[in-house]
Amino acid sequence: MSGMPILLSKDVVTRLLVYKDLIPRLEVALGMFSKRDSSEVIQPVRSVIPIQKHNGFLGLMPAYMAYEDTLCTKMVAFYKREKGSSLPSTQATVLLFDPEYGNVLAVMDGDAITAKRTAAVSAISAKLLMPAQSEVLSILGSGHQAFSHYEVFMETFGFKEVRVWSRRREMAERFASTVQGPVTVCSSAKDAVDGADVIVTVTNAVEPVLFGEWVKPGAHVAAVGACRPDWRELDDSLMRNAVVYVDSGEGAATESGDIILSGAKVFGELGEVINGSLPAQRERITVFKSLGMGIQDAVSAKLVFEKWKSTECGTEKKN
Ligand SMILES: NC(=O)C1=CN([C@@H]2O[C@H](COP(=O)(O)OP(=O)(O)OC[C@H]3O[C@@H](n4cnc5c(N)ncnc54)[C@H](O)[C@@H]3O)[C@@H](O)[C@H]2O)C=CC1
Ligand SMILES: O=C([O-])C1=[NH+]CCC1
Repeated sequence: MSGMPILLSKDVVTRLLVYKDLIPRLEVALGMFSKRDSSEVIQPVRSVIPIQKHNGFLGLMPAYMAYEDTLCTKMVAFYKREKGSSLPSTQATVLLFDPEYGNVLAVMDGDAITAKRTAAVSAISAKLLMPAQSEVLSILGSGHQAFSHYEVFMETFGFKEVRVWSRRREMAERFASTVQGPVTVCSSAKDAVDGADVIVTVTNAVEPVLFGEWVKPGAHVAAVGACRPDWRELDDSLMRNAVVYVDSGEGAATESGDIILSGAKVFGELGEVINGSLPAQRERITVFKSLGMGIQDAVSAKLVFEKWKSTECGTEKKN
């Protein structure tokens, strides 16, 4: 149906998008994507143009999921920021369409969607790939993704100890004093990951910050940053010795510096593990290389819109 799109702010999106609803929908979407049935899911690798003058990139991330009739695109600008810069490193907007008419139903803040859906996918990877008795979580980086990852990992799992390291110690301290629950601030990435069961890398690094020799046997790494073919977060030794899972094989082959530059072999997609067509090799060191997918934004936007229609939209009409 045509009409003016509704505008949903960051506060509204944050409130309406909850992990317990989001995680199962993402699992279905990742599984469907990995079946490569184009009558069910269409999601090309994002197209990215450089914003050279400002050290950034603009990514366009469309997706159509016929199985739940969701048509969506996210536009995300992301930047390589200098140390000490106060400018945001990622800014996103999501458009949700009416697939039958082609009009835009909703324009949504994409920052909250990006933060929550990325963290939720990492939680899915951890659920499938981390050691059975995981007690220690280590987070490298202390920005937006660090917060959302902390939130969903603490909500989903029972870690006994959480450690954080950040390039600027004061930012790690701010992180530790902001989140609900005890977090140990570490002076080096090496100390932070020593003996950790699960390691989340959420930095803007373009050179490795995590090295294979520091990672304990069987640990699981959710590698979220380094989304350009010449950017790295993990070193060659870690990439080559781990069993490497990805969100999208095509995305990884096009965009992941950790995979392309290390020459590491990709074992398969998370969706294949969800579908049961690929084993979860929990006994080995596993890396889940996340780059982000349009289907993850689409699932999130649809959830937000459904929630808004069933709650806030009704409230507005009554008032
Ligand atoms: N895989 C995915 O789906 C997504 C990935 N990302 C990526 O995740 C990363 C983190 O994103 P945000 O938390 O939003 O960014 P942010 O700017 O809020 O936080 C970045 C963190 O990285 C640290 N950092 C920056 N340069 C560093 C370096 N050279 N070495 C070590 N640490 C460094 C900063 O101090 C900060 O703690 C970015 O690379 C971003 O592009 C973002 C959204 C989705
Ligand atoms: O999926 C996403 O939105 C992004 N991945 C890397 C930067 C932003």
